[in-house]
Amino acid sequence: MGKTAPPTTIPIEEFSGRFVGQSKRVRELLTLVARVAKSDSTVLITGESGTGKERIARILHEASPRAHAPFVPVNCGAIPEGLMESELFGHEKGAFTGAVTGRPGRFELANGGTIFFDEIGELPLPLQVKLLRVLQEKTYERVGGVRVQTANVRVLAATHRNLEEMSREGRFREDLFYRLSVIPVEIPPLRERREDIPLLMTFFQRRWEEEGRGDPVELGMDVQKALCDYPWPGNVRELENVMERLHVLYGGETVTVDLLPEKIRQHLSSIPEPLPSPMETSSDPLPPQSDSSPDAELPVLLDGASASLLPDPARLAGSIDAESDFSLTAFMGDIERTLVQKALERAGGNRSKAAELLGINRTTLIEKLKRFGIS
Ligand SMILES: Nc1ncnc2c1ncn2[C@@H]1O[C@H](COP(=O)(O)OP(=O)(O)OP(=O)(O)O)[C@@H](O)[C@H]1O
Repeated sequence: MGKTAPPTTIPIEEFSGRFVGQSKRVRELLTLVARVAKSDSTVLITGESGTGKERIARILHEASPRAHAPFVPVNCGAIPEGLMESELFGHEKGAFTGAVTGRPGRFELANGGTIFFDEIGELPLPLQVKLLRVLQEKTYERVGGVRVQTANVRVLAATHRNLEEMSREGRFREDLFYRLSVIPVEIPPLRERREDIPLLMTFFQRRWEEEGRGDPVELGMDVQKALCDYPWPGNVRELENVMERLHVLYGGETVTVDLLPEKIRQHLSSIPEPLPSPMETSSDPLPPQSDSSPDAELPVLLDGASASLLPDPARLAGSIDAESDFSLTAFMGDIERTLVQKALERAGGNRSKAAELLGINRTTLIEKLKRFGIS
C-alpha cells in the first residue's frame, strides 16, 4: 500500500518565529499570510527594499500545499532582457546560436511548486505579455519549441515600486497588474513598526550565537535607544547588516554609542533634547545646576539681557517656505546648535558661563559641543 508523503508545510504558530515582529502591523500581516498560504492564488507582495518581501514569499510557499515541491525565485532586475524568455520558459536545442542542448526554464523547474518573481516592475513589457498568457492559460512553449507545456505553478511576485502608477504611465501592463494582485500583501517599513526593532536586534544576536559564529554583542541602553530611534531607510536588511558588523567587530563586548556606524551617530546628534513646556519656563529662574536633576538637561528660555540669544519664532517661521525641509528633528537640531554656538560666543568661549546662559549644566554643554563638533 503506497503511503503519501506527510505534508512538510510549516504550522501557522511558527510564522512569528520565521518573520520576527510583534507589532500590530506584523501580526495583521502574518494573519493574512496564514490565510493566503493555503490558497493557490497569485499574491503581489509590496514594500520598500529590505522589508522582507522574499522572506514572506518563502513563508507563503513553505506553508502551502506546494511546500514539498521547489520554490524558484526569479530576480527580474538581474536577468538581461535578451535572456529572460529562455530563462523563464527554457529553450530547445538549436533555438538560437549557442543553444547546443535543450534546457528547462524556471517554470519547468518550479513544476508543482512556486515561482517567485522578485522586482516584477523590472520585467520588460514583451515578457509581461508572455507572463500574462501563462497566468491566464497556464500554458507556454520553450523558445524554439512547438510543444505546449502546462504550467503547474503558483505565482508570487514582489516589488518596491508602485505598479499602479507604472501602469498609468504605460510602463507596466495594467491587465498583468490586476492579474498579479489578486491578493495584495503589503509589508510596512521598519520605521512604522518600531516595536519590532528590539525583537529583531535580539533575533540577530541569538542567531549569531546559535550559528556558532562567536559570542553575541551586548547593547547598552543608550545604544538600544539609538537603534530604535534611527529611521532605517534600508529596513530589516540594514539592521541585519549593522548587527553583523557590530558582531564581527565587537562580538562578546559591550557596544557603546561611539562604536555605532557614522550614519546612526549622525542621526542621533540631530535629535534635539526635549524642550521644556512653557509652564516650566515662564517664571522660573535658571534651573539648579545639579547633574542629578533631570531638568538640568533642559535648555531654558532666557530672559532680560540674554533674550536676544533666542531666535524670533515669527522670523524663523517666515524663513520656511514650500521648498523647505519640514523635518522637525533636523530643524530643532539646527536651532539647538545655533543657540549653543551663540551662547559660547556671548560667553567669550567660557564654557561655564555659556552653560549658565543656556540654563544647562557644564557637563551637558560639553556633551553637546562634542555632539555638534564645536571646538
Ligand atoms: N521579519 C523579519 N525577521 C527576520 N529577518 C528578516 C525579517 N524581515 C527581513 N529579514 C531579513 O532581512 C533581509 C532582507 O529581507 P528580504 O530579502 O526578504 O527583503 P526584500 O524586501 O525582498 O528586499 P529587496 O526588495 O531588496 O529584494 C533578509 O536577510 C531577511 O532574512
